[in-house]
Amino acid sequence: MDQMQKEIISEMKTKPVIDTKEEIRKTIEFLKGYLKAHPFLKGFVLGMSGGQDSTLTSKLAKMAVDELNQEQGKSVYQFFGIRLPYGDQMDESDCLDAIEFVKPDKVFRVNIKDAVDASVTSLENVGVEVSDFLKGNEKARERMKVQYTIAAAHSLAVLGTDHSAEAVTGFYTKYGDGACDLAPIFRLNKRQGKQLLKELGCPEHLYNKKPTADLEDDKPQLPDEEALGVTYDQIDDYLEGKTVEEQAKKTIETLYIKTEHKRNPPVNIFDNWWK
Ligand SMILES: NC(=O)c1ccc[n+]([C@@H]2O[C@H](COP(=O)([O-])OP(=O)(O)OC[C@H]3O[C@@H](n4cnc5c(N)ncnc54)[C@H](O)[C@@H]3O)[C@@H](O)[C@H]2O)c1
Ligand SMILES: Nc1ncnc2c1ncn2[C@@H]1O[C@H](COP(=O)(O)O)[C@@H](O)[C@H]1O
Ligand SMILES: O=P(O)(O)OP(=O)(O)O
Ligand SMILES: [Mg+2]
Repeated sequence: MDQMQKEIISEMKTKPVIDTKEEIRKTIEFLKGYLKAHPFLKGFVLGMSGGQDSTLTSKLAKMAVDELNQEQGKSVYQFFGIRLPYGDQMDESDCLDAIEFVKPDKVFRVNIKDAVDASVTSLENVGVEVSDFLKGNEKARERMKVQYTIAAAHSLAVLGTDHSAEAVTGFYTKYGDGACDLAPIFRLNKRQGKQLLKELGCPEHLYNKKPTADLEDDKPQLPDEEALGVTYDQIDDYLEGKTVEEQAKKTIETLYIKTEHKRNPPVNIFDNWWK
């Protein structure tokens, strides 16, 4: 392994092998500890897409609030799962299965279509051309806005689903799905996330599903791996310190460098990382 791969792995905090039960426990304790340290907060909110990452993060959040309520002998804490389709959701049944598996304390369904379309129209009215790709990022940002408003209305913290296979490639919309208060599954790669879901008894079709950001109207359900030009197996191997094909290594490292700005707070004059 060369120095660059070592440094990236160290930043992404990925372990080559995990103890699945220990990682589940660690995440739950982290979420409980955060709520206990911040009495203003009464739980968590997260957009549930029916995909692997939000199903895992939601399940762990629900387990955390349930444990806290049980320990304190009262129902103080809640997990809210938010459905955020743009119009109709093609994988509607997966989303319903994820909700059935997690059993959030509350489920809201907010259709983001009107808000996104209105925003695109406002921009186009002043001559800004909004490509289908840019509209995709508008969807991700609208979803985040909805979650923050619900969080503020109910004293909840917004969870994020960023994990290390996504973080390393910067495969998220800056201040869209990349924005959150806590990122409980950061450190895990994609296959380790699957391992946790399996251990938690998740229906297999949810964790074996093809990952998709599903942001583009013109390319519905576009697999992440097609958009990225590298497979999750290759990214996971890279993060576990294994040797991957030269082309895959180059793609991962190019994406890593290009998206460094997303993994840092807004740049100010005291920052040097970009030089
Ligand atoms: N939009 C979609 O339809 C869609 C679909 C599938 C996947 N994705 C993924 O979502 C992600 C979002 O796309 P994106 O990364 O183009 O948009 P983004 O909005 O997340 O990031 C781009 C923005 O970051 C800022 N920026 C860029 N380089 C910078 C730098 N060096 N320093 C500081 N700021 C900088 C600029 O404001 C720029 O507009 C991508 O990984 C993409 O592949 C998007
Ligand atoms: N359709 C959706 N409903 C609710 N929440 C969603 C939806 N699509 C995406 N999300 C949220 O965004 C993150 C990131 O999704 P990626 O597939 O990784 O791009 C997802 O975990 C949900 O929290
Ligand atoms: O973030 P999610 O839940 O949509 O998972 P995936 O990235 O696998 O689509
Ligand atoms: Mg998804």
